[in-house]
Amino acid sequence: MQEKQPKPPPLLLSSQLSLQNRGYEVTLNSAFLSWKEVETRQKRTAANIYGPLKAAGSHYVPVCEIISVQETEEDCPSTGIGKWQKVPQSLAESNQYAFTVSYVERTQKHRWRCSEVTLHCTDRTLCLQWVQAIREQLSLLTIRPKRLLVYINPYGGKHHGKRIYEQKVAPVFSRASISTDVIVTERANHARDHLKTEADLKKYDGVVCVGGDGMFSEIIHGLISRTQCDSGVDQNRADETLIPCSLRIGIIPAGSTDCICYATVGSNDPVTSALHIVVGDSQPMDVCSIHHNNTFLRYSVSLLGYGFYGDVLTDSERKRWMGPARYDISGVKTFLSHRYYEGTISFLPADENVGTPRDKLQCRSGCNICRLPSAGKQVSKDEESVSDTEKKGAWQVIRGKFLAINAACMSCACPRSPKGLSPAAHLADGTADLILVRKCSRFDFLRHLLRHTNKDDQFDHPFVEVYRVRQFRFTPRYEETDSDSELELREAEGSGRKRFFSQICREHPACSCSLAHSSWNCDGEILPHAAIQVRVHCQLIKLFARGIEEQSVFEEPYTLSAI
Ligand SMILES: Nc1ncnc2c1ncn2[C@@H]1O[C@H](COP(=O)(O)OP(=O)(O)OP(=O)(O)O)[C@@H](O)[C@H]1O
Ligand SMILES: CCCCCCCCCCCCC/C=C/[C@@H](O)[C@H](CO)NC(=O)CCCCC
Ligand SMILES: [Ca+2]
Repeated sequence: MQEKQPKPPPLLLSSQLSLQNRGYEVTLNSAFLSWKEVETRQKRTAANIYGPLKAAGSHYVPVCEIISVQETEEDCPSTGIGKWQKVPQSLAESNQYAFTVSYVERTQKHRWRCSEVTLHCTDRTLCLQWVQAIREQLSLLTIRPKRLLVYINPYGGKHHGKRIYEQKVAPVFSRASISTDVIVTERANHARDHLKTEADLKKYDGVVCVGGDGMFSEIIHGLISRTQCDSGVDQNRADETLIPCSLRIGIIPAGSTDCICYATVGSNDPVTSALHIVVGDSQPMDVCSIHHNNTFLRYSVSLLGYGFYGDVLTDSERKRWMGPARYDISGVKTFLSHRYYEGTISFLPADENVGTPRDKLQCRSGCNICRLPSAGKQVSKDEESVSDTEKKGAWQVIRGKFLAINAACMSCACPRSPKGLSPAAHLADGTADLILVRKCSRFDFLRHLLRHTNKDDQFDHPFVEVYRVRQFRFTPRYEETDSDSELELREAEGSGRKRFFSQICREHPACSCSLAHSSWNCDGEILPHAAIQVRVHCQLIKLFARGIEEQSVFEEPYTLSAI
């Protein structure tokens, strides 16, 4: 049986215009602007659904990916002097009126570029009619931001933040008629404090952060705290349901790792990020809250790492002057020191309907797992949508000696590790992946680390365990009291896991390593306490992003009859 094709939206405008002295049939409907060569009426065969679809002389640009349209002043070279000057009215020939449409074009490696097409008309009325019709369609896209508050960290990454913004981003915003208030930060936490107490947030449709993961962390701390404060929610209470932030956040990558940008867009390219802001993309994101004894410490969206990543960060902070290279030097140094730490992790596993960290399917644009009712409620779903099994509080307890304890709320993909710390973690499912790397030989640990940089499975080692969790607690051995151990033993007995627990104890008797101290690396900041409670808050914030697009959006042919 033949599949019924969806009816195309009604035509709004259609004319014969010219492009580079060739005749084109140009049409506009509420979904697409298209131009097709008149002379060669080739068969519509194949093209991409997004970007200018090119099917034998045909180009299709989704209206939602048009950046702007303007009337073009036609110039031509004057004879002899090699300069360009405006065409005088008297020399006007046909097709002297033109308008230029700027639109998103996809290039390599998930990058977007701003492309242009200039279409020529025989009379000015027609030209203005086209400009007006396209502008009308753009004005219906109410998800697009009009006014943004921009914070620039001039000292992030290689200290290029200001230049990146001025040269690559500001021109894109101005072309899209977005107005901005720009603040170049003067100290650490300037942006956080301004957002928390001073900024008049009602004036803006979003906040933009120019910098790295640390700068992004400042922005979310400012916004989340402000939102809770305005709603009378006490962040110090670990069991509070937090209120989601309404303003979207855009990240212009200008840091050392840029993991949050890379994992939500697929590249760390400033122009791509600026274009995702312009088209008004929206990507919800989970946030972990971290408490110590009912005192709020910090929020985390990427990596929470104790042991290896905590030690890398502690060492690298002393080498900030080196820029991004500090992580490589400290990484090698920390690897060679091969320290391990003893402690107890207890966690509340997530239901299996949200998948597992060993899934082969990754979180991509429009991800089904993040849209599941049990995984993606817009409001904090902590109470309402957690399943009965989870509610029964089936906490699990693991004690041991670890080289690294990592929690990843999302994949943490970055240029250093293109698939990330936990390749199957989801951006907005209300869970984090907890990765336990037990004490092993240097050689084995190196094999595990190197697998972060290639296609091999970094969890496929007997000394690595990975769990998808909603909450977890960690207590280092040196802070454990006898009553902690007894309580955990009783919890484990209660859930019928006595044998498993005592087996761990026999295999890992107390030894000198129990006194070793590490710190938590929380999105690139050191936490002041090692004993922490962590809880994932589903979709607490929103970014101007859409998740990583499937490669097929860039490459695979698409039948135009479906448009
Ligand atoms: N004007 C400023 N002077 C000094 N520090 C600042 C200033 N503005 C912001 N910061 C701080 O600089 C720290 C690092 O910034 P950022 O995250 O932009 O770059 P990075 O550390 O190089 O990159 P990444 O976090 O991706 O590794 C942040 O923790 C932020 O609080
Ligand atoms: C000896 C060989 C070592 C090879 C190791 C390769 C593994 C790379 C995995 C990278 C995971 C990055 C997770 C993101 C963390 C960010 O929140 C944080 C702030 O920007 N960056 C770091 O802590 C910087 C962390 C940098 C670690 C090297
Ligand atoms: Ca998640």
